[in-house]
Amino acid sequence: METEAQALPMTKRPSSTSRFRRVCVFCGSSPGKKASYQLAAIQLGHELVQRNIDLVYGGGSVGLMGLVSQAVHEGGRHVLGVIPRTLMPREITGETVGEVRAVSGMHQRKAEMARQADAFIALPGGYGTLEELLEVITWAQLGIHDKPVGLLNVDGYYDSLLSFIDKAVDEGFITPTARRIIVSAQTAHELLSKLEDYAPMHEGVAPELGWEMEQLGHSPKLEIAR
Ligand SMILES: C/C(=C\CNc1ncnc2c1ncn2[C@@H]1O[C@H](COP(=O)(O)O)[C@@H](O)[C@H]1O)CO
Repeated sequence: METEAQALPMTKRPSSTSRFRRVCVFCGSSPGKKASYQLAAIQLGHELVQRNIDLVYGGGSVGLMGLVSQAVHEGGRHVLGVIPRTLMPREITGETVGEVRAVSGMHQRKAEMARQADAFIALPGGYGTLEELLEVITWAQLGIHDKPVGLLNVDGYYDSLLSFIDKAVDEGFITPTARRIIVSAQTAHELLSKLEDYAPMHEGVAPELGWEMEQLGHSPKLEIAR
C-alpha cells in the first residue's frame, strides 16, 4: 500500500536517513516482458534516493540495470558501476551514469560490488542475477559478511525460487537459520524497511573464508562487514 509521501513526485518527498550508505543492486540486463518489472526497478531507485542511499551495480544502461541506475542518478545520489574491462565497450552494456570502475574480470566485479555495499538487493533477472544473489547468500551463510540480502519479489517472480529454497530446508540441505538470510518483499519500500531491521544470523561456519576476498585483492571480513 502506497503511503501519502510515496505518492508524491520524487522532488516533493521528504527524505529520510538509513543505516545503509550504499546498496548493491543485482538485476536483469534485460527489461523483462512485464511493465511491472521495469516500474519496480524505477521505484527501487526512487526508494534509495528517498532514504539517501547510494547505488553500486554492474554498470551500463541495459535492461533493468539502466532503469534503476538512471533513477538513482537523476535523484541526485551517487551511482557506482563496476564493469569488467571486456564488457566496457558501449555496444555491449551501453553508457553508465555516474562513476565507472573498471575491473579485470567477473570475480573481481562481484568482490568489488560486495566490498562497496552495506546491503544487497536482487530485482528480477536471469542467470547473472541469480548467480550474484546466491553468491552473497552463500557468503552470508559462511560468515564472510554480515550484510543484509533482499529479494524484491515483483509480481511473484521469485515465488518458485523461494519454494525451492523451502524444499531444500525441508529436505535438510539448507538450515532454517540460513533460510532466514533471505529477506523478501513485494515492494521496494517494504523491502528496504525489512532490511533496515535485519539482524545477521549466520552460524559463523568459517569466517576465515575472508581469504576468498583477499585472493581477489580485498581485505577479509573486518573490511567488508563495515
Ligand atoms: C552479454 C550481454 C549483455 C551483458 N551486459 C551486461 N552488462 C553489465 N552487467 C551485466 C551484463 N550481463 C550480466 N551482467 C551482470 O549480471 C547481472 C545481470 O545478468 P542477467 O543474466 O541479465 O540477470 C547484473 O546484475 C550484472 O551485474 C548481451 O546479452
